[in-house]
Amino acid sequence: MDTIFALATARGRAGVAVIRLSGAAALGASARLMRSVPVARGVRQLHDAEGALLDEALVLQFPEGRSFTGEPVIELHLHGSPAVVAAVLRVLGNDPQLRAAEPGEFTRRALENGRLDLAQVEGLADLIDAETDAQRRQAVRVFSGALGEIAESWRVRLIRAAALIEATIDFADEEVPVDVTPEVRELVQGVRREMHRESEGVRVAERLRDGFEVAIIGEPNVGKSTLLNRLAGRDVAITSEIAGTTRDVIEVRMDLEGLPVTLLDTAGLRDTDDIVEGIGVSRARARAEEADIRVHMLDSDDDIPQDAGDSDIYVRSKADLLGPGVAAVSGKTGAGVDQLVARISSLLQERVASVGVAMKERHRVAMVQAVGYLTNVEESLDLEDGMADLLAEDLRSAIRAVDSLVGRVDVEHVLDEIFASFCIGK
Ligand SMILES: Nc1nc2c(c(=O)[nH]1)N(C=O)[C@@H](CNc1ccc(C(=O)N[C@@H](CCC(=O)O)C(=O)O)cc1)CN2
Ligand SMILES: Nc1nc2c(ncn2[C@@H]2O[C@H](COP(=O)(O)OP(=O)(O)OP(=O)(O)O)[C@@H](O)[C@H]2O)c(=O)[nH]1
Ligand SMILES: [Mg+2]
Repeated sequence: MDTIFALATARGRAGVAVIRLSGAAALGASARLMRSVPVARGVRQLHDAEGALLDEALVLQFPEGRSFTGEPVIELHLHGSPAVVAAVLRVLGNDPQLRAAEPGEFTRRALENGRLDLAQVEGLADLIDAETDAQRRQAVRVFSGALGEIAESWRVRLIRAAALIEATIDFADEEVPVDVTPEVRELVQGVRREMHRESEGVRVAERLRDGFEVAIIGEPNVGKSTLLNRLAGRDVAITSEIAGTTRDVIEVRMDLEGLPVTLLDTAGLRDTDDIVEGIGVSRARARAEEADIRVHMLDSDDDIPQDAGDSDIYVRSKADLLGPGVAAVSGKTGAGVDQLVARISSLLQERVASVGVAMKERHRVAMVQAVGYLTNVEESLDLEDGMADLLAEDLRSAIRAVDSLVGRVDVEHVLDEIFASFCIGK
């Protein structure tokens, strides 16, 4: 196994920059830099091969089996200037015993050495990418191994069910002492329900990671773009008193009370002979349909629907022109905007509450597969005799699907995809 190195911290000027080395040759390489044997922790002068001073660094040593990767690790905590980092990386690059790490390679080694399971690796990737607080909370829960714990409990129960079934096969010619069907059914049903619930949460979890879409729609000139600008806190969209100003869908990404949200401003909805505006209107309709939430802006003379459901919010526009006491928003003055934001965020929070610890399409697919096998098992249990072999086979398939969640079974084919999204140095 090669010894690898990479800058672990972000590029650019900083107080401190950390370069990590992992592998058998890490200690030797650091000894050459320091011109002394590494200790557990010490401040040392680092030199290049010609003996020129590079920096005075804090050097940490993590022995094999007691490091992030599980391999011997050296961390060089440097003064965080681009020039210091470049000089040290150059010297390390000239060391024939080392090579630069690929994206995610430290984490891949942590996985290979059993320091993390596959779901934790996915959680770690999301944790590093987290921009909002809700994203951080979700990712850190997965990283801490929550999916692994649930998968383990599913596994234990399904193995118990399989053992009960196998016992009836072994005793096929004899009198089976007790009827195992009720216990098997209870185990399988319990696991299937929990899994189903988890898989339902995945779609929302994906939104939590990639952002919810909130579309602002309504007739021309009601003030959609003015509201967007107010919510974004800057002048993103052109506004004017001319109906039909907005034509393209304008997207603004923002952090809405901790939730990642992409706001969409759209063309005013109306029948039009203008070809370009017409294209804008059909785009507006299509995107609004796909959106998680639609904010319908209404004129003072439109009726507000009573039963709005949980994906549609109706608001009257231009509150400042309506006089007091009318529930409305004004992008111009900001009136009612806080209430609108609170309403959007509470609708989204309701959905977020359904998120469990599974969060990837990969998890959903594995759980749906397992649920399929378990449904077969439950159906077969209702039938008479002779099905034990098939039952056991379906249970084993369900267990394999559960194991794939945390990478207990061969998952080589998903690794490249997962690690492709990592940054170098992680
Ligand atoms: N400087 C530094 N900070 C970091 C990391 C790192 O690699 N280096 N991490 C990287 O993601 C995270 C922390 N994760 C880590 C997980 C395990 C070990 C580790 O060496 N564990 C050993 C020894 C622990 C100890 O000495 O107390 C072990 O568990 O046996 C280090 C970091 C965030 N902060
Ligand atoms: N008094 C008042 N005028 C507003 C308010 N919001 C927008 N306006 C005005 O209404 C006109 C239309 O505003 P826009 O934000 O461009 O309306 P829009 O819904 O995006 O219009 P289209 O892009 O054509 O569909 C502009 O002249 C705005 O200044 C408001 O809250 N109060
Ligand atoms: Mg507009």
